[in-house]
Amino acid sequence: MPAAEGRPRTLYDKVFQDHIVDERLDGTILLYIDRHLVHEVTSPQAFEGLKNAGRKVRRPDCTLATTDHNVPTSSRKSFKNIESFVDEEDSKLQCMTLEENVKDFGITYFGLGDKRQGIVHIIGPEQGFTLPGTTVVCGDSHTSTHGAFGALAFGIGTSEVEHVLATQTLITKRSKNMRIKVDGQLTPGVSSKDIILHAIGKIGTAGGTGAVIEFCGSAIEALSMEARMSICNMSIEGGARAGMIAPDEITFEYLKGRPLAPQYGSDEWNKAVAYWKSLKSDPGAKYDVDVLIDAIDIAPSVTWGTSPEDVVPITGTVPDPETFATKDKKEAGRRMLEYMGLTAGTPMEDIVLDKIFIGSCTNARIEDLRAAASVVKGRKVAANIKRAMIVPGSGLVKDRAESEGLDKIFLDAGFEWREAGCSMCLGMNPDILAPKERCASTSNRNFEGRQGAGGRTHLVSPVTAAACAIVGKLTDVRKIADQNATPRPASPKPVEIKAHVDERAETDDDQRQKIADQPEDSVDVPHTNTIAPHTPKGLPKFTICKGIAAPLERANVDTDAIIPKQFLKTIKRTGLGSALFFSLRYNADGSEKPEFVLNQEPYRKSKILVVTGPNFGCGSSREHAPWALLDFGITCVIAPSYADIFFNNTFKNGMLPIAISSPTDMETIAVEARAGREIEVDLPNQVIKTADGTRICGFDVEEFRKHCLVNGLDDIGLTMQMEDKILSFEEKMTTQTPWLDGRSYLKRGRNGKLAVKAVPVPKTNRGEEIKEPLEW
Ligand SMILES: CC(C)[C@H](C(=O)O)[C@@H](O)C(=O)O
Ligand code: SF4
Repeated sequence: MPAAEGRPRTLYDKVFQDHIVDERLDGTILLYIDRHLVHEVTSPQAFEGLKNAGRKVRRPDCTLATTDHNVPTSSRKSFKNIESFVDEEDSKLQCMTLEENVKDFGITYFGLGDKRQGIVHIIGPEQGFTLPGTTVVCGDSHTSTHGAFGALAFGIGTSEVEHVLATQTLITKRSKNMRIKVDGQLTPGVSSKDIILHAIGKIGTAGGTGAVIEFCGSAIEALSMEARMSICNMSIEGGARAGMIAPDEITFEYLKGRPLAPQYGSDEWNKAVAYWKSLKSDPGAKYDVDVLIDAIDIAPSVTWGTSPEDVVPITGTVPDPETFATKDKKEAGRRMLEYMGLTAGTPMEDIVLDKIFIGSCTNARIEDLRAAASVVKGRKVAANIKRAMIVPGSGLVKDRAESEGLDKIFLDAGFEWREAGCSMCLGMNPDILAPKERCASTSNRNFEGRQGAGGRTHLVSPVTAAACAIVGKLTDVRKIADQNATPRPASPKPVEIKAHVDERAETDDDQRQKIADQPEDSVDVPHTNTIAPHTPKGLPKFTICKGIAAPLERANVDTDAIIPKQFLKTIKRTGLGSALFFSLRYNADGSEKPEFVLNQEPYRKSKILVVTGPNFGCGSSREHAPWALLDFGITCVIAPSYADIFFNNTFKNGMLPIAISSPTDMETIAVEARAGREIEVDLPNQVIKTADGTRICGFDVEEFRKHCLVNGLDDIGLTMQMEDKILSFEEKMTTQTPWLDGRSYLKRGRNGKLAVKAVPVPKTNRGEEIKEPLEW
């Protein structure tokens, strides 16, 4: 896996190696984190943990926060503060909690009154916060986006957010190297979104598990930074830990003049560029997995099912599950068609749509809006489309688009022109689909219920979404737009950073909002705020777990299915058990589905979950998934394989995920579970037994993780004991890569004020004084 000293190294090997603070014999690594992005959904419990333990944020200067998932995208003309602006109580509480935390911990924050607010993965690159060769994390799976700069960027769970806030490091291990090489020239109408959809269709949603994917080849090199970001963004949908692209002149050009990048032309800039130029894979570097794609084979692509791997060319038809390879796949395919309301053999272009969503961290940048506008210009949204929304990725993207007149093009055509946020990508705010509504969406996930309970999502590129809006059906953009809709290689000039503004664009979409149907996800959200808070005392020890094991006969179970978005609004870690597997477990009227395993005896008391299909816990990084399992009473999961972030998150909560690669062993365990018999998981001896003590099989677990579980250890406390090593790493960093110290940005004095003043902490955690106020 890792390249030994002196051997040719990949881009990933280089960036990873440069950030190692400490390495244990079992391969556990303490990795330094250069950049930490924070949003309101996955941070409250982390800050609460810090407060309970009396810990500080180690590097407020390397941390940037915004609010994006919960925020309404309606007009902000009369915006005064979050409290009066956000109606929904849980969303309001989550946003206000973030505002409180950024003040308490001195973190720079772009709130709704600031044009720099936007989707966390849009604002990082936009500000130059994301830089080549850095390690970037966020409590969000699409952190992979930032890999487009040659950064090692990946999503983490909330416990890891707390770990990074407290120590600026992360406990991790090396990933495998995977390469996806796309050579040749894209044909007209094909954009970077189609490249990544095509690639995921080829490798599958678990294809990148345990690996970091390097995207390369002439087709990738020709892309703009924004197009590259769309590709890396969706690496997580291919199961990868991260996606990376080697930085080049296009990258450097994009970074020039960005407020948080080293100042263009300065010594620091020149030094940084010299380093960035070394960030490419050495000739002869070895990859564990190699995938080759010819650009000519990529058509405008679209998903037909409920997993991002269910991809066909727009000219294709809905596949027939009866032709799928295995019994499980046939069954899953039938279920998907039923959910999607589709019949095998239907031409994709015959599928009639209800809504269009152009937005999300995948496709809400200025080039995406320009490309969509070029298709829409002079045309009208089809009469059958109930709602067509454009949601810019940030306030600055919105401003820029307005200065180019794009808003007018969209409004004239009948689109809504909204304010920045995640919006209908996952519908934590009021923008959602009603049951059975069908949407062409430029977002990244088509899971069941993703855009609203019962909603049906087809993932497409911005130009395809625009064409779909005009025709009212899934449409081949090449039929209605004669120009080459591929985003151009040239990156836009850096957006102008303006001072704090409260007044928003003039577009009055309030009226539109009234007439547009705004269904609610009808759920009874468990009240979680009365339950005891998480304390830093450590975790319950995990030694032997004996109990009923519930069989779950599914593959690719995503964390949206384990715990849907409406339950992510809690600011606590507890109380989610009743919402576990919500839509699989309950009917729309709240009654139980008797056929679901956890609604049956003896499985209501299960302590172990036995999942027969691979890739359990894929998709979002939400730690709410293990919290929900734990709250239900499940402390151990046994499955053939897991998605990386979910796997990490379980350990952080004192749970044990066991991967069983032998199908025979897996089946023996499943037989016990189906029979409703108890099984025993013995962690110290690493063995699984039947109720009467007969050995079924052994299992692997990393030494350090086992040690923490068996002893109930709080790994933040352990890491803090490595203070000397962290400090000397930081000293080296300040000397060798001074542009990574956030403090040096502050010294240069930035324009623009913070909407929420995050200035009361005059010292970094290292005890160094910050003389200038936190204004970039
Ligand atoms: C809320 C967050 C945990 C989640 C993620 O990690 O991806 C969200 O952004 C999503 O897209 O589902
Ligand atoms: S995937 Fe959607 S919800 Fe998640 S960060 Fe991106 S825009 Fe937001």
